[in-house]
Parts: sequence; C-alpha cells; structure tokens
Amino acid sequence: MSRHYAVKESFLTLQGEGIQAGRRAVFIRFAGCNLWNGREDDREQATCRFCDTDFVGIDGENGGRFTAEELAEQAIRLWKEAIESRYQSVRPFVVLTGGEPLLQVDEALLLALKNQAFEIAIETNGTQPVPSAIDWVCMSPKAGSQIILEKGNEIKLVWPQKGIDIEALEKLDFDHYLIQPMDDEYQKENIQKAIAFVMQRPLWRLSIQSHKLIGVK
Ligand SMILES: C[S@@+](CC[C@H](N)C(=O)[O-])C[C@H]1O[C@@H](n2cnc3c(N)ncnc32)[C@H](O)[C@@H]1O
Ligand SMILES: Nc1nc2[nH]cc(C(=O)O)c2c(=O)[nH]1
Ligand code: SF4
Ligand SMILES: [Mg+2]
Repeated sequence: MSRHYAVKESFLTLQGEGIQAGRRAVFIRFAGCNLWNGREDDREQATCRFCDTDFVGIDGENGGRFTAEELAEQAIRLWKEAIESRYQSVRPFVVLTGGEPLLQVDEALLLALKNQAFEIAIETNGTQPVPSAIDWVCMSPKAGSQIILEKGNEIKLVWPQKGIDIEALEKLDFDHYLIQPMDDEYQKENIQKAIAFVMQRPLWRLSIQSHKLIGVK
C-alpha cells in the first residue's frame, strides 16, 4: 500500500508571516509535532509551550489521509480557486506547515507537488533534516530544542523566548532574520519587546502575524 500523509487541514489564504507576507498561498497543515503533543493538559511540560495552532488529528477543513498524488491534486485545485484566466500561468505556491511538517514530508510528496508546478515553502522548527527540493525554508527556533538546520531562507524567531542564543542564530547561513511577537496574553508587551529588539539589532526585521489582523486563516 502506498504511503499516506496525515493532514489536519488545507486552505487557500495569504502568507501572513515573514518576508513573504502578503503572498497568495495554499497551506497544507500536517498533523503532529515533536515539540508538543498538542494536548492542552501537556502544554506546560512540552518543549514548545506557546503554540497558537491546533495540529491534532485530521478533522480540519480539507483534512484527512492522502497519498502524495491526492494531496498535490487537492492543493492545485485550491490554488486555482478564483484565479482570473490571464493569471493561470503564474506559478502556484504552497506552504507546508503543521505541526512539524518535516515529520512527514518526503521526496515522494515533493515530487508530486513539483509535478503540479508548485513552488514549495516550509515552516519548520529546525529539528529535522530538510530535503533539498524545498524552495523556501523558514526556520522558527524553539528554546530547549536541538536545532540541526544550519542554512535556509529565513529565521523567524518568536519573541520573547528565554534561552535563545541570538549570536549563534546570526552565525547560521540564512538570508533573512525576523522577530515575531509571541501571541499570548502578554501580546502587547511582546510587541514592544520585539520592536526594541529590532531597534538594537538592525540585522533583524519585525514580522507581524498579519493574517490575524486582516481576518484570514
Ligand atoms: C504553528 S508553527 C508550525 C511549523 C513549525 N512547527 C514551527 O514551529 O516552525 C508555524 C509558525 O507559527 C509560529 N508560532 C507558533 N505559535 C506562535 C505564537 N503563539 N505567537 C507567534 N508565533 C507563533 C511558529 O514559531 C512558526 O513560525
Ligand atoms: N495566513 C497564515 N499565514 C501563516 N504563516 C505561517 C502560518 C503557520 O501556521 O505556519 C500561517 C497561518 O496559519 N496562516
Ligand atoms: S514546534 Fe511549531 S507546531 Fe510544534 S508546538 Fe511549536 S510552534 Fe507548534
Ligand atoms: Mg499559524
């Protein structure tokens, strides 16, 4: 039997975060993460405690278990929604996220997405190896986890986090450095801390979670 991927949800939206914010994108959210099991009862014991996402199960919009081809076909169908005919030739863009997508994403899925002409971006916590077929790598490091990723396109650090070695991140081979205020009960203060961070360290840019402001998914 061919391999299946456990997908929480899949949807067409605008990339809300990072250097590519504002870009039309299909999101595929894979179920499961290695830094939290997703249960509220276990959040405080997890390595990553501030997650804003429900990645448990396969019960979300367009969720389910899919073969590589099925998932790529669903993604291209979502991409084609509402596009005016003269833009049919614009390259489709997919963001693989989760949960931790690299617990499931493999060469077979990347090939199926490439066969649908997708440019492929990923949101990863940096603890898993990244296949070279991925076009855009966004790593968001989590304090207390073992980061193995050394290069990519953007680092998006959620702030504040205790126990992050900022200088060590700056020595990695990434093109863009972003700081993203943590969305929790202290969000207002977190935004001020993120602004102060950028003011002291001009290598870094502010990333706001714009999808939450404009009311898209
Ligand atoms: C839900 S994660 C999934 C991808 C991957 N597991 C990761 O952590 O990068 C997607 C992005 O949301 C960020 N994020 C999660 N919870 C957040 C929060 N409460 N406030 C701001 N950003 C958050 C993550 O750091 C990551 O950049
Ligand atoms: N619009 C939108 N942009 C995003 N960028 C990263 C997201 C994620 O959860 O990985 C995300 C998300 O959930 N929605
Ligand atoms: S690593 Fe990513 S998906 Fe996992 S708990 Fe943290 S923010 Fe959520
Ligand atoms: Mg999100």
